[in-house]
Order: sequence, then structure tokens, then C-alpha cells
Amino acid sequence: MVKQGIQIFCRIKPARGKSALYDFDDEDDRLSKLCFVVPKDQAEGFINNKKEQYKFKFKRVFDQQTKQDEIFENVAKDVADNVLSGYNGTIFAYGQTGSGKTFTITGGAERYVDRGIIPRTLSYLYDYYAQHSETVFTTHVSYLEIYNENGYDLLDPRHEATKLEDLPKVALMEDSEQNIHLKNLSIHPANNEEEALNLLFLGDTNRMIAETPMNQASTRSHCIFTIHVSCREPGSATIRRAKLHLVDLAGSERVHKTGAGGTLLTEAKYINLSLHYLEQVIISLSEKSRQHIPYRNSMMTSVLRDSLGGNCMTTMIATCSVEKKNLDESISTCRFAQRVALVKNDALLNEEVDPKLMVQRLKREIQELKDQLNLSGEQSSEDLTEEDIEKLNSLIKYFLEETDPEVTLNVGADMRKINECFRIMKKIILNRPSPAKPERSIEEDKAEEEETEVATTHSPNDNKDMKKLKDIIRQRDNEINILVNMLKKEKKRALDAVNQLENGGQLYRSSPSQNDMQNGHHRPPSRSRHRSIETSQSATSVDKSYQLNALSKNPENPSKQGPSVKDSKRILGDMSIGRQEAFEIFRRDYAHNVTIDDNKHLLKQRYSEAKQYGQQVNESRLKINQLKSQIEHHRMQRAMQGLSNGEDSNEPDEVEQRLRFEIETEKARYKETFNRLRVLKTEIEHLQHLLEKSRIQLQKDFEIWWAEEAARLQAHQSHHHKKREHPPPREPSSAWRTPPVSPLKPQVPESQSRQFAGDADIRKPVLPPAGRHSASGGHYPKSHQEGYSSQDTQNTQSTRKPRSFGPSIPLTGDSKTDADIVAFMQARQNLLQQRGQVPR
Ligand SMILES: Nc1ncnc2c1ncn2[C@@H]1O[C@H](COP(=O)(O)OP(=O)(O)OP(=O)(O)O)[C@@H](O)[C@H]1O
Repeated sequence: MVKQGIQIFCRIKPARGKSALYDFDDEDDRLSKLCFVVPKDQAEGFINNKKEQYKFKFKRVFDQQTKQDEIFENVAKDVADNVLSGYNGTIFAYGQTGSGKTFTITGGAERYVDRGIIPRTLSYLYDYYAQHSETVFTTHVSYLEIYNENGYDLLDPRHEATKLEDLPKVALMEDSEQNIHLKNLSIHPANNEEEALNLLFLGDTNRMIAETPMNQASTRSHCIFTIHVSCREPGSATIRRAKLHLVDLAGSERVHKTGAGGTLLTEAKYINLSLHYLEQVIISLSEKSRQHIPYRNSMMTSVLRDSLGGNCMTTMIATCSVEKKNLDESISTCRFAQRVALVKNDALLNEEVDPKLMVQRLKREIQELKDQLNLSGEQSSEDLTEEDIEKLNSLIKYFLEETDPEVTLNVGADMRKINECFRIMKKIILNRPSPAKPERSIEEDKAEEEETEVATTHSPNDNKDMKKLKDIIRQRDNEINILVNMLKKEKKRALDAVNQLENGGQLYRSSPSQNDMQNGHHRPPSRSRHRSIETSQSATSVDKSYQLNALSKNPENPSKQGPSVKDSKRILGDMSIGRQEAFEIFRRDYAHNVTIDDNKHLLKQRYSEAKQYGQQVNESRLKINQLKSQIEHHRMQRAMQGLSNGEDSNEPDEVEQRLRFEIETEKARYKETFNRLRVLKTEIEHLQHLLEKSRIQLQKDFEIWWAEEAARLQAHQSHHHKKREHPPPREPSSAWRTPPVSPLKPQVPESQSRQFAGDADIRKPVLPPAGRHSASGGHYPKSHQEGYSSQDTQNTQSTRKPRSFGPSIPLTGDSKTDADIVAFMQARQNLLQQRGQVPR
């Protein structure tokens, strides 16, 4: 047992605003002191005026410029090593919203170098496995989200098509030994790094899909990514199993700070409650006299029970933001960390003897002993019976098929049986189609996949038909998903209608547009936290299956990733024409375009590098094979010469030695290039994931922007009606705003804006400082989040024109339908303008 305190680290996020005064010094490898300076007269918030300096001790403090690889090397690597040795590990990030927890644990959403602890740990583990190929490792992964005290399985395949509240909740079960088991949390095998990263990506995407402006899951939920590792040395019946929890906690700010109400307040209370219980557990653990540790009070503390004072080596990263306005939260984060550091864990080596393996091993030993006894006895000279041979055949089959290196072929010490085994094996080897190939490149794997597909079919026509059928089945599956979704919505609508009728209320203020009904777009008017998920659900389910397919089957075409025109077509599939038009403009001027383009460019570059490496690997292999044939040829020549000269030398001569040396050199080159190719493959996959995430984010940002515009327009319409009835003194009319404009791209030419906005007011939005966050984590110009600034109003006054669509449009009351109607009117107006039927 290893008794160890929880290790605490502090990471300071790069400051954007005015930074508070802070300082730190590294005393040695194990101690850094961090000090915040709050001049008494400037102390704000809950920090009182008693103190000027707030000092904290950490194992290490990472300042603003610290890179992700440094964090991995200094924080996560040791934990991963301990997991490989059989000790449970936990790394959790704690800090206020926006202080960099997700960035640290999972990584940034834009660049490959920003990948966080989870992907880096996975790479590290699989590299380790590759270097210790004699040991048998197995890896499984699970991904749990805790939202409002309910647990959800982020790897549940139903996530895409089902509302969060309809998904089975993860339930806590406790066995007689008080071990916690999680019901409904799936655990997935991950045979290689790619599979593990795909699972991480799938979970993150599911988390993103469930997010709406009303539910910023990443901020308000706790997420636990768990890697289960088991390993067994060859010849040993002992298995070591360890779990590694990588935890991204919800934002730790206090309720009063969030200024939240309604759902947000409920969520904030839950978060505060669960973090409060976490604090209680930590306090109880740090006070030696306390017997009862209140783990059961919250789901998060129950799940992390082992990590907190139990059988685990635990590490905490306190993430701090040193902008002045965040100083009080950063100080409370550090205070919490100091308490955490007092907690002692008892980590055990999780070793167990597998009884099945033990029995097998003992049986083998008994057999070996018997055989040794038999060896000295007499050997039978009778022929083997059919039955004996049959038995040997099945023993050999099992021996060859079993991947476990420990399995042996045990036929006793009977020479007749041993000889028969050699005969059977020789037959098998001779009948094999081709010898085992060395490690292969991506291209080769792909080529073989294609070959296998061809080989398993009878003729080219059959092959084509089969492919077609497969495509149809895939398409049908997607369609069924979409239909099931629509049916669900319709069923809910019908139920709502019945309820409303029963309550004597009106069904809706007006019926939805035909277009919406056909497209499954109609939603009841009440705002639920799933409203915007529903609209994108059908498209997303199709997209995601496409994407995962694309990842594994078609990594060649980077243009298929990210929000390209093609992607927008996919997204647009079920949108009305007006929305499509708006979406195209939104996409063109999206604030993230520069990053997306950069990533696409990088991806292209990486593809061509991978291609080059692939070619080099193939060339090396070819050369090695040629050199081998040359050696064989040379040997044959020597043997023949030897025969004719009457000499018989098996010693390699100079020529052979040179050829061997060349083989070794080529092998080294092959290995090096192959390793580079492997690293490149991981980067390519990561870039693909980033681009896919950008695409989902674009879609979500568009939905939010669209809803906001529709609401604004509706408000404007009703205001307009009122004004006509009671004309007020002249004042500037409100506007249909242009979509967010990329801060780094030229603005939409006015003519294009007009094309989108019809004859509506055309305004140039104030350009924001680079990368401002939208409610959904996307980037919007400031004006689009908080209304227009006065500067904005001044800038645009001169460019405004009054809106006119001819006769006033009857609106329905449903914001989405109304927005579609207006968009349609605008499109119509554009057409008429193009034909010169109305003045421009
Ligand atoms: N060390 C860092 N270097 C560069 N950017 C960072 C760093 N830490 C955080 N960021 C950026 O700051 C923003 C907020 O970070 P992040 O989402 O990780 O915060 P968080 O603490 O997880 O917030 P939440 O509680 O809302 O999930 C992101 O855009 C992220 O990329």
C-alpha cells in the first residue's frame, strides 16, 4: 500500500483583461509558492480588508505561457505510469467557469498542439503497449456526465436521437463490500489509440449536441472520462487492473456570482451543492477525528469515492484566472486546493490472480511433470488412431488461433504425437496463401480492405450490387432515425394538443408552415432546453454516421471535413430556402473561418506528408525484399560453387555481410519512417475531429443566431403595428442585423448584405476584438450578443433604409415559422429586384 497525499498543482490561464498582482517561486521540484497581492484599498467582493497577501503552496505552479505538453509531462505522466503499474489514478481540474478546466483535461478546440491530458495520456499508454509487446494489455473506456445530479452515458449510441431526459440514467449501485458499481454506463473496448480517440470524440460530440444556449453542459456538468487498463505478464496468472479517472468538474463559482434565475439557478444550485459536498468530503477527510465521510450525498463524490481518500493516487489541478474581476474566485479555488492537499489516500496495487489461469497453469505443470516421468518410460510403437490425430488437429488449431502468448501446445512426451504435430503444422504452413507481412502503411491497409471486398464477391457486377445494397441499407438506417425522430415530435405535439384542448386553451396561435411540417421542423411554442437540439438532431445523426465512416474509411479527402460548402449543403438539407440563404451568408462570415481554414490547410499538408512517408515505407519494404532475394540468390550460387569445388561453407562471406548490413540500414529507415507515419496519423485524426467539431459548432451558432434574429424581427413587427396605430414621434427603426462577421475577413459587401436582408436596414456591425465567446461557446461579434453599442448606432445611422415588404405580412407567432416567412419574402423581393420588377 502506498500512502500518498493528493498532489495539487495550479495552472494560471493567460489573462485577457487587466491582470491582478501575483507572484510565485519554485522552492524545489516539489514546492511552489503562489502569492496574490490585493492592496487593501482595492479589495473587492468577499475578500475583506484584513489581508494584503494571499499565499498558497502547490506542488508546482504553471504560469500563463505553459504549454499543454509541459502539463502532461509534469502532471499526467506519473499518474499514467502508476496506472500501468496497477495503481488507480485520478486527475481532476477544479476552478471557476472559463478558467481552463476543459482546455487542460480535454484540450483546445482549435489546434493539434492544444490537445489536453486525455488524448496525450491515451497516446502515451498505447506507445507504452507497443514498446512492451510481450505484455498483454487490454484497455476499456467509459465517459460519464453528471448533470443536475443525474448521470448520463456519453457513449450511449442513443444520445444522437434521444432527448437527454429520455436517456436511461446512470444509477449507482453498492455491493456488500461498499464498492460502487454504475448501472447503465457502457464500457467500450479500445484496441488501439484510434479507437480510444474516436470514443473520446464521440462523447465530446454528444456533450456538444445536448448543449443549448440554455444548457451549457460543459459549464454546468461534471464529466468523468475513465480509462480501464489491465495487464498481464506472459506466463503469469496475475492480472493487474487499474482505473484512471480524468475529471472535468463544473465551474466552481458561487451562485450569487452567476446572477442566475430559473433553470440556470436550479443548475447553479446543483453544481454548488455537488461541489459543496465535494468540499465536505475533503474537509471530513482532512480532519483525522471524523469517522463518517459523506460520500453518498452526491453522485460525483460517490463515483469518485476511491479517488478521495481511498485506493487511488489523486492529482488536482486548480485552474485560476488572474484577471482582476476573477481574483476572489481564484483565491477560493486555491483555498480549496490547500484543503485537498491535506487528504491522504491509500493506494493499493490492484493485483489479482485469475483462478482460471491458475488452474490452467497448474494443469500444465502436472502434465509437464507426467511427461518427464513418461520420457524415461517406454515409447509405444503402435500407429496413432484416427481419433488421436483428430484430437491433435484440434489442439493445434486452438494453439494457432489463440492470441494469448501463454498458450502452449501440450501433447505429452509421446514422440509419435510430437512428429504428427510437426506434420500437421507443416501442412498448414504450406497451404497458407502467403507469408505473414511486416507492419504496413495506411495505404496498404486500405488497399487490402478493398481487395478483401473484391475477393469476397463473385464478379464485378455482384460487387457493385453489394456496394449499392450496403449504401441503400445505410441510407435507410439514417432515414429511419430521422423518421423516428419526427414521429416522436409529432406524438409529443399531438399529446400537447390534447392537453391544451383539455385545458380549454388554444392549440397554437397559428399553425406551422407546410414547409416546417414536411421537414419535421415544427416545434411547440414553449421553449424547452431541447428546442434547438431537435432541429439539428436529424441532420446530426446522419452527419455523424457519415463522419465516423469518413474517419475510418475516407481519410484522403480533407475537403469533406469542416464547414465547407459541401458541409453546409448537408446541414442545409432540411432547411427552407430562406434559411439556406441566410446560412450560406452566416457560414461565409463565420468568426471561426480563419481557424477552420488553417486547420484544413494543415490537414492537407499532413496528408501529403503522410503520402510521402507511405511511399518511403513502401520503397523501404521493397528494397528489403530485394536484398533478401539477393542474399538467397547469392547463397544458392555459393552452394553450387561449393558443390562443384567440393567445399561446404555455411559462413556468410563479404558480399552477404554487405547485403545484411544494407538490410539492417533499410530496416532502421523503415522503422523510423513508419513511426513518423504513425504520429502523423494521430495528428490527422485529431485535425479531422477538430474540423468536425467546428462544423457542429457552426450549425449550433447558426441556430442561435437565427432564433435571436427571428425573435428580434417579431418584436420589431409588433412594434411596427403598434406604431401604425399610434404613430410616435420619429425615431430610428430597428433593424434586421447582418450575420456575425469574421473579425479577420473583409465584411460582406453591402450588395450581398442587401441580397440577404432584402430591403431591410443594412448595418455594419461593430467588429469585436478577436474571438469573443457566444453563449454557446461560439464566437459572435459583441453587438450580436448584447444589442448594439452606441457607436454601432452612430456608425450605421447613415446606411439605414426603412424596411418595406409591400403589404404587411401576417405572422404566426412561432418565431421560427415567422423567420421563414420573412426570409421567403426577402428571397421573393430579391428575385423581383433582379427582374427589375421593383425598384432597388
Ligand atoms: N492555458 C490556456 N491557454 C490558452 N487558452 C486557454 C487556456 N486555458 C483556457 N483557454 C481558453 O479559454 C477558454 C475557456 O476555457 P475552458 O473552456 O477550458 O474553461 P473551463 O474552465 O472548462 O470552463 P467551463 O467551466 O465553462 O467548462 C477557451 O476558449 C480555452 O480555449
